[in-house]
Amino acid sequence: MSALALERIGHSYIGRSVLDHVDLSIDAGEVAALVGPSGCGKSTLVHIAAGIFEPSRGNVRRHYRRHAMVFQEPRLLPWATARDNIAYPLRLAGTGRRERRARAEAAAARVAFDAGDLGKYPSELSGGMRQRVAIARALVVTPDFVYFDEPFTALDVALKRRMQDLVIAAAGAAHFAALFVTHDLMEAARIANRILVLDMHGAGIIGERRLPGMPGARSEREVFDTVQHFLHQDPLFRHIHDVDERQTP
Ligand SMILES: Nc1ncnc2c1ncn2[C@@H]1O[C@H](COP(=O)(O)OP(=O)(O)OP(=O)(O)O)[C@@H](O)[C@H]1O
Repeated sequence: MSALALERIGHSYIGRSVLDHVDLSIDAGEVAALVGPSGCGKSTLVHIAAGIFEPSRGNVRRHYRRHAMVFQEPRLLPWATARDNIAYPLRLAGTGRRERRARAEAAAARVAFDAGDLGKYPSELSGGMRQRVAIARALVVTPDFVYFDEPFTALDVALKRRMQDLVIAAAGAAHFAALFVTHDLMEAARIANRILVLDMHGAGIIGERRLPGMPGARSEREVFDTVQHFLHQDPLFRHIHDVDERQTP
């Protein structure tokens, strides 16, 4: 059974069409990476899937229980500590103070956020720590579906790698499904079960590739070879060139 199904989605911004006839389906527990060149509508599609925007055309069917989102910018409340930021969705849901605290601390531990830093404010945290807080805030509600919209694009290569490992581990442990937008094929090949390619003008998913093995069990060499194959021998990826060459093993 699919956790999410998008049917013939179309969208226009002030009369300009950016998405047309997009169909996709993601299974429960599956991590799907959505790739495509800059401006092709990936972010718009994720916002539609998550119910933040209403699509101009088509249907969104959500069969999951609860979702969370992680964006490129952590979007933390500047006046709240890391602990209170992580616990914020629980506060909105009316969860009691003691339980909020315990669950926020457990979520922080899951993303390897140091308990000693939970009392700090966002301005006192590094970019990587802020993004850990954002992921912990997503995980604290125990979602069975997570939307990631280029969450690690602004991070340096080593940190990006650690954050990807963290998402792989969290998805493996909590069995959530995910739609993960990225323009980095190495990232997609590392974290996903399946890669979906959006047309460069948003006119539908032009193809998909299932990745061998499980995320987390693939060696760096396998990931690299898979991406090289996609880039040099697979016509599906011919319009995607934005790969970080520094990640060559
Ligand atoms: N609020 C908006 N109003 C008008 N046009 C918009 C708006 N948001 C996005 N667009 C346009 O819609 C198109 C798709 O944007 P979107 O951000 O969905 O693409 P993307 O594939 O996520 O791009 P990127 O990889 O650069 O983040 C772009 O041409 C963008 O300029």
